[in-house]
Amino acid sequence: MIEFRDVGKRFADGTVGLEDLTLTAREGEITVLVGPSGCGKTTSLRTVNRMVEITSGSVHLDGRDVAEADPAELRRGIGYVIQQAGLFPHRRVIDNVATVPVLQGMPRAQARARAAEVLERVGLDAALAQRWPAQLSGGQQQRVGVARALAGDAPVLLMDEPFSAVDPVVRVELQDELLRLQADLGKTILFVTHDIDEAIRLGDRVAVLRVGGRLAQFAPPDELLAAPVDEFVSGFVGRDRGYRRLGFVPATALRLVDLPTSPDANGSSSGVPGEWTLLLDGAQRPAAWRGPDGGRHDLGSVYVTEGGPDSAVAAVEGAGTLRGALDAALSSPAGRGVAVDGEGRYRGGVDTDDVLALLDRGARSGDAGA
Ligand SMILES: Nc1ncnc2c1ncn2[C@@H]1O[C@H](COP(=O)(O)OP(=O)(O)OP(=O)(O)O)[C@@H](O)[C@H]1O
Repeated sequence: MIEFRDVGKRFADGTVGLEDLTLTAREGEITVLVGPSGCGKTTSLRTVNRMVEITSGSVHLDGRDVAEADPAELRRGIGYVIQQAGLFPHRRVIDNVATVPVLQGMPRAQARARAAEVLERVGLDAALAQRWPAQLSGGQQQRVGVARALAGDAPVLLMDEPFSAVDPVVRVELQDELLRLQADLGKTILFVTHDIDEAIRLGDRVAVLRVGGRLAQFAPPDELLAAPVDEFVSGFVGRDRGYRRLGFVPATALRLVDLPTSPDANGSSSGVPGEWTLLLDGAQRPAAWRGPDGGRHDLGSVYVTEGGPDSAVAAVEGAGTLRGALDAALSSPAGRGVAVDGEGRYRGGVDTDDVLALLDRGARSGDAGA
């Protein structure tokens, strides 16, 4: 657990980096600090490992005031990942990752074995271990950065814009990877980003900071989207927040309808004349639509019913949520969406009106205020 108690930081030139910051990053959770450039995100992160010394208040790690710890010892107990990975260019990947265990006193051979294990864990091929950092792609370097932070087995990780230097597709992969690792490892993570989508995707709780290092709101993502406390937060969270929030609303109450289906045998199926017919392959997986005109049409996005905001399958965008259901209904050429199970097998159809009725009901009861 990391606690900021009335933390203030005034730099030597008088700049206020942080003002009365009070918040708790709970054990085993990802707490995200998000806000515009210069709002003090990096400063707050660095007060935890004392790369920045605060000027008022206190920071506590598992109940202990970090001001009382020896900085070098403190840092060995905290994993730290920064933008562009910050790898040592003159050390091979494996030795970059083995750095912290070696500093912790582990014999080199054992530290390398540990490094190999962690590299595998973050999804890096063993063949890459002997390369120099410059011989890796940006995404691979970031993975090495995460591996290095994990290698010391610290219960606390500080991550400062760790994924911001990679393209959006790789970025989403790295985010998924982090969520998978976290589901296994349950670290206490303080994560800095300026990207609200990343904050919402990763954070168990999200702290929105405004310039001057003041906390604007600290809440779980769904609450932030549903009830921003002021114009600054709502502006930052964005105009499409109602839609984004649907990604957190389980679609358990959604009824699936029966769709006309037909086997997609060698492309010879004619479908049901005059109706949109869903063509299924031999494993009952939707292949395409046959239109009333007899033409073949793409499925659109399918709705995966299994999993949801609280499950491991949440990595499938929109799985089990109203957002996934609405996307499927709206993107289908047939006017009704296709729902599949976790294996991709046909489960039923999604009627747009049913999704909208649920949204409407939620909005009136205050649960799904889209
Ligand atoms: N050593 C320093 N001396 C003076 N001012 C500083 C120093 N370090 C940071 N600041 C100022 O403190 C404020 C907070 O900086 P910080 O780097 O924490 O912001 P940030 O939210 O991480 O920004 P960004 O998203 O641009 O990285 C800024 O106004 C910055 O200019």
